[in-house]
Order: sequence, then C-alpha cells, then structure tokens
Amino acid sequence: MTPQEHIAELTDRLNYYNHQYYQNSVSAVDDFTFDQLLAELAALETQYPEYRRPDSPTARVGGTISKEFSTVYHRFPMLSLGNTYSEEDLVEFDNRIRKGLNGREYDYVCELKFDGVALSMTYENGVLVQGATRGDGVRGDDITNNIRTIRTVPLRVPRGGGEGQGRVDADHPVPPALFEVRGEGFLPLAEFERINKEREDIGEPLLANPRNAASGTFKQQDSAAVAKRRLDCYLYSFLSDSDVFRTHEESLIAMKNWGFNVSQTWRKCADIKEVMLYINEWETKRFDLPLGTDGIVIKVNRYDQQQELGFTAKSPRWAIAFKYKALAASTVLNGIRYQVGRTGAVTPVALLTPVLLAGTIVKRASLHNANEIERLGVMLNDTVFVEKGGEIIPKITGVDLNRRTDQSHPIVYPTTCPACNTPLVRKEGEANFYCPNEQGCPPQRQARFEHFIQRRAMNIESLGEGKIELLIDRGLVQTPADLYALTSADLLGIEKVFEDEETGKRRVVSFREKTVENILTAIERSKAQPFRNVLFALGIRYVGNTTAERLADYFGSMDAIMNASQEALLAVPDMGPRIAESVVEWFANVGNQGFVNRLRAAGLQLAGEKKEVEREGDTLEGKTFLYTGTFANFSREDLESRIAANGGKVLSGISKKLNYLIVGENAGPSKVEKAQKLNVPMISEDEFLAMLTV
Ligand SMILES: NC(=O)c1ccc[n+]([C@@H]2O[C@H](COP(=O)([O-])OP(=O)(O)OC[C@H]3O[C@@H](n4cnc5c(N)ncnc54)[C@H](O)[C@@H]3O)[C@@H](O)[C@H]2O)c1
Ligand SMILES: [Zn+2]
Repeated sequence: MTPQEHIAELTDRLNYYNHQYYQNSVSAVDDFTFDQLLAELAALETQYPEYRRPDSPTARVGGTISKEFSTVYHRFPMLSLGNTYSEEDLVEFDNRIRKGLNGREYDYVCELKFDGVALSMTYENGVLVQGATRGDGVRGDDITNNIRTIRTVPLRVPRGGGEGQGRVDADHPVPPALFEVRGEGFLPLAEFERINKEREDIGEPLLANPRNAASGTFKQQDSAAVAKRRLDCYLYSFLSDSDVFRTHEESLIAMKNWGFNVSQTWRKCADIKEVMLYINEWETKRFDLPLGTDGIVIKVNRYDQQQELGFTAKSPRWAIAFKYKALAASTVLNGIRYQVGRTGAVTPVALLTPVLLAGTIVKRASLHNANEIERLGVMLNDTVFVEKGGEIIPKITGVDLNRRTDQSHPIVYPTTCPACNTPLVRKEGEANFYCPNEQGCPPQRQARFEHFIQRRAMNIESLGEGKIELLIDRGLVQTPADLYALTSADLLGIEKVFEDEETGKRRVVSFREKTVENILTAIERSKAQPFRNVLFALGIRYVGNTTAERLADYFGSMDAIMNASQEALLAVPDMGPRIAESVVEWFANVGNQGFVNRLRAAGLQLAGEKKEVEREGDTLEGKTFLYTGTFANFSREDLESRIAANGGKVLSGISKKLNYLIVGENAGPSKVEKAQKLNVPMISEDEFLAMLTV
C-alpha cells in the first residue's frame, strides 16, 4: 500500500467507526484500537501532509448532528481532548505547558474521565433553557427535554436576588444571568445492570455497555422513555461571557454549591508528579465508582493560563486525557459452550485456558451471539484477547492473528439445541437463535423454575442452589405448579452430589428436616404473593415486572387478562403490539391454561385490586392522543391520566391512527413534522382543555 492509499484507508475506516460510535451508539472496535489507528493516521499525515484528506478524523470532533432533533449552535465550541496512554507523553505534555507559560507558576486539576456523553446546559436568569449534545463541536442536537429527565440536573438555580453580575467574590460567587455548564451524561452501572436484568427477564437482547446505552438513550425521541432509564450527569465545566472565576477549581466548588452534581473525586495537583500519584491511585479505585470511567483528565487550573495556551482545531492545549488501558490478557479459546436460557435463547460462552486478569482467574468469556463470533472472525484454538470493562463477565475483544496456526478451525454454530436436540430457529430481526421446545427442553424448564421462585415473583428463594435440579431429577416436579403438591414425606432425606466441572469440587445438596420445613413454609407463604407477582412468575415473554404490574392494575384478574383480546390489551398504558401478541399467544396455549388452573387450585392470588382510572367523563371517548413538549397546566403524568379519565387513549408514536397531537412548549420538531406529513391535527394545550369541558 502506498502512503496515500494507507492514509485514505485509515481515514475511511476511522470515519466509519466514528459514524457507528456517535450516530448508532455502537463500538465497532475497542477504544484502544481506535486511538492507535488515529495516532497512526496522525503520524502519516505529519509525514505526508500532501495526502491529508479534508475529511480527516484527526482534525475534527467525531460526532455530527442528527435530523431528528433541532440544531443548536454552541456559544463556545465543544471540543474533544487530546489523549494518551503513556506516562512519558504526560511528561511531554507538562513540558509543553511549561514552555507555553514561559516558566511562570501553574498547577493542575485532575478529574476522572467519565465514560458517557458530553452534554451542554444553558441557564438564563437561573432557569435551564437548553440542553444539547456536542455534535460536531460547533452544532449539536437540542435534547432539552431528555436532559430535563435527569433528576440531578437543576431546572433552576437560585441567583441570590437575581442581581448577580457574576462578580468575583471568591466566597460567594453568584451565577451570572447567562451561563453554560458542561458535563458527562451517563447511565450508572447499577441502572445499566437493572435494565439488562429486566431485558433478560423478558428475553430482549442485552445492552452492550453503559456508554453506548447512555448515548442511545439521549438520542431517543420520546422523553418519557428516556425518563425510565435513570440517567445521571456529572458537571465538569463552567462557561460564561463575564469572568466569574479565576480558576477551574473555583468553578467546581461554586457549581457544587449552586446545586450542580459535581463528582467529588477531583483534586488540585501542584505538579506532574502529583498528577502521576492521582493516576496511580485511581487506576483500581475507579472500579468502586457508580459509573464507568476510562481515564483521568488533567487541566491547567488558571483560566488566564488556559486562554494563553489556547486550542487546536480539535482540542484544548491546556488539557489532556490520560486513558487507562482496558484490562486485557491473551489466552487460548479451547471450546464453546452453548447455554440455553429461560426463553430458549442460545448464548455461546467461550471456554478459555485460565488466565490472570486484574487479579482474578478468567476461564470464561462472553461471546454474545452468532453475529459476534462472525464479527470477531474467531476460530477454535485461536489465541484471543479478553478484556474486563465495566461489566462483570469478561469478553473476547479480538483475535491475535499472528498466532493463528493450522490448529485453528472454524466455529460451527449448532443448528440443533445442545440440550434437547430440537432444531433451532431464528426470529426475524433477532441476533439470537432459539430452541422452540419450550416445554421439554431441560435448561428452559430449569430456568422457568428459577424465574418462578425469585423474590420479585413467588419468593421461594430457599429452593435455590441446586435444590430444584434435585426435585426435577427425582421426578417430584415437572412444572412450578407441582411445587404446591409437595409434602415433607416427598422431600425428607433426598440428596444429590454436585460436582463442579472445573474444580472437581463436590457439593452435597440434601433435604434435612430444617431445610424441608423452610421450603414448605416458603411455598405456603407464596400463596399470599400479590396477583402481579403471580402474573410475572408465569414467565410470559416480554412481560417483565413493570408490565405485569400494569396488566394487573388494569385488568384486576387473571381471567380478565386470559379473555382479553389483543385490542383490549393494547388499551393498557404503554402496551405495545409485541407484548400484547405474546400475552394472547401464551394464554391460547392449552398447556399454559392448565398450568394457570393448577395454580388457581393451589390457592394462589389470581386477582387483585383493579386500579381503574377514575372516570371524569367521556368527552374523549374513542379518540387517540400523543403529546410533545411541556405544558403549563399538566405534568406528563397528569396529561396522560386526564386523557384516560375522559375515555381517550395515549398512543406511543405518530401514525395515521393518531387523532390529535397536543403541542406544548419546546415541542419535538420531528414529531411536528411527521404529524404535518400525515395530516394529523395538532392542537394546543388550551384547545385540549376546551375538549375536556364540552
Ligand atoms: N470504539 C470506537 O469505535 C470508537 C469510535 C470513536 C471514538 N471512540 C472513542 O472515543 C474517543 C474520542 O471521543 P471524544 O472526541 O469524545 O474524546 P474523548 O472521549 O477521548 O475526550 C473528550 C470527552 O471526554 C469527556 N469527559 C469525561 N470526563 C471529563 C472531564 N472530567 N473533563 C472534561 N471532559 C470529560 C467529555 O465528554 C469530552 O467531550 C476516542 O479516543 C475513542 O476512545 C471509540
Ligand atoms: Zn432445547
């Protein structure tokens, strides 16, 4: 390849990765690889400036704006950060700063580099008036409504009488009339895991990592959906026309005092040696933080010095990001185990030669699905790279092709279920293969029991850890309904020895008197679990915890749900066609009907309180609504309940079926546009109020 071709190839490739990353919230390669390729391109461009392409990713902020949101122009450009993975580079950075400041004194502020999405928030007279993404650095997407869903972002900051001119009063700075704060929007790890647990429950594909999940969430059109994922934001920068602060440190302290969420992990460092100490200290401590981080950011503290050092086209010269290398190791892929989950989804798990990674021995890694195997191009007996990111299970991130021998051979993805031999099926648009043998497939049956006994369902957790396997083995139970027929005579004294395949360690599960008593009490007590728990325990695909609760509240009883048509189900708030279809299908199955009847006979709660909306009237009867923006008289919840209380229905998207789009302040332009295109009438808040009172 000639240098020109090489530059062209790298430019295209990196632009493609940027597009995937910023537009589609997908990492096609890991960050380290991306950064290395970018550095390679930058070096080539320095050597052959004549071949540098105008669309080179080396001189531009990677993102762009999207047409789904209206565009805002940043008052101050939102740039990227130079980055490095080496301490030598940091010393060099420090030398550049010293030179740039002609030997004058300076200090740094170090912060964690939070791994999320850069956000900008503008406040006018103390009120949050605009929230935007970074976009291409000059223009971003107006995502004000989505940012308003972040509970820690103040919608209003007190301005101490409102007269503050942003005077420099080190002790009591006052927010100026117009200012901007910037920070990192993120999905807390606990929230990421909660969402994935819920997705697993209802058989949806898991979100890949918290950063991409956050980025995808901020780009959603429906801020009610955004609000369900509890996003958060750490602020790390303050900007205004007037000189409010002299140093970055002052701004961090003041923002905190004004009620902004500033992570208290930052530290002022007198010199680069102290910076190194900070880096070393956080290398492992960062894993205790509630969010993913991928390095630290080092900033020159004084604003006048920042100004003197200035910017390149892409990043400030007064700051740099030090990135921790993801914890990685290389090892051999010896085999793959195909696991079958509760919904029949087959997931490949890599079996590895044990290797030490970040203090723990790793023997397994996640491979997600068949697409992932294809994407990685991994073969059996390959040497592979495993990495531990924010997630607990390590994953395979690449193949060491230099070490591939003729021992490597392609992975043949099974076409039949590894557990029951039933031919696998793949539903359209899904990455997973499924074993359709729901009733007879042993791991599916086992997982159904585990789902049934969990705390949020029937809460018989004393049956965990091998006990169910033992019961199934002995033929004592076939379906969870059989649990209610168990007697102490059935259970007392049975035991099973489990041997751990890897360690060879043996574990005995035996039913002694005390165990039996506990289990039978828990089974008995489960009969009092509320109806919504029973509904969730059934394990209907796509019916997670929340959906079960909604259905239970709306219909009030199992019989009502059983007899509900797809249309009737669709009247439940937030119910989509996919869930409705799945519910109808499940109850249409004779085996499932028998299962429910046995639960009924056992005395489980198949009815609960029907939380019907109080009817105010029927003026909206048969009409469908959608709303966009914010309203003077209603919160979103109010609006929805008033629509329901008057016989109307809220739809989840704009279609020809929609009767009215209620347009509030800061309405989403794409919704308005779509409504115009489809000739859906748009009404104001006042017009809606008028409809209620006719
Ligand atoms: N894997 C991929 O396919 C892929 C593709 C594109 C980009 N990337 C990754 O993204 C990086 C480029 O993204 P970038 O331009 O956003 O740069 P960056 O993420 O390396 O640094 C700039 C960003 O850091 C964030 N940040 C976090 N904590 C901060 C703090 N305390 N102070 C200031 N800023 C803070 C801000 O959002 C800021 O915009 C690449 O280096 C690469 O690692 C990966
Ligand atoms: Zn099977």
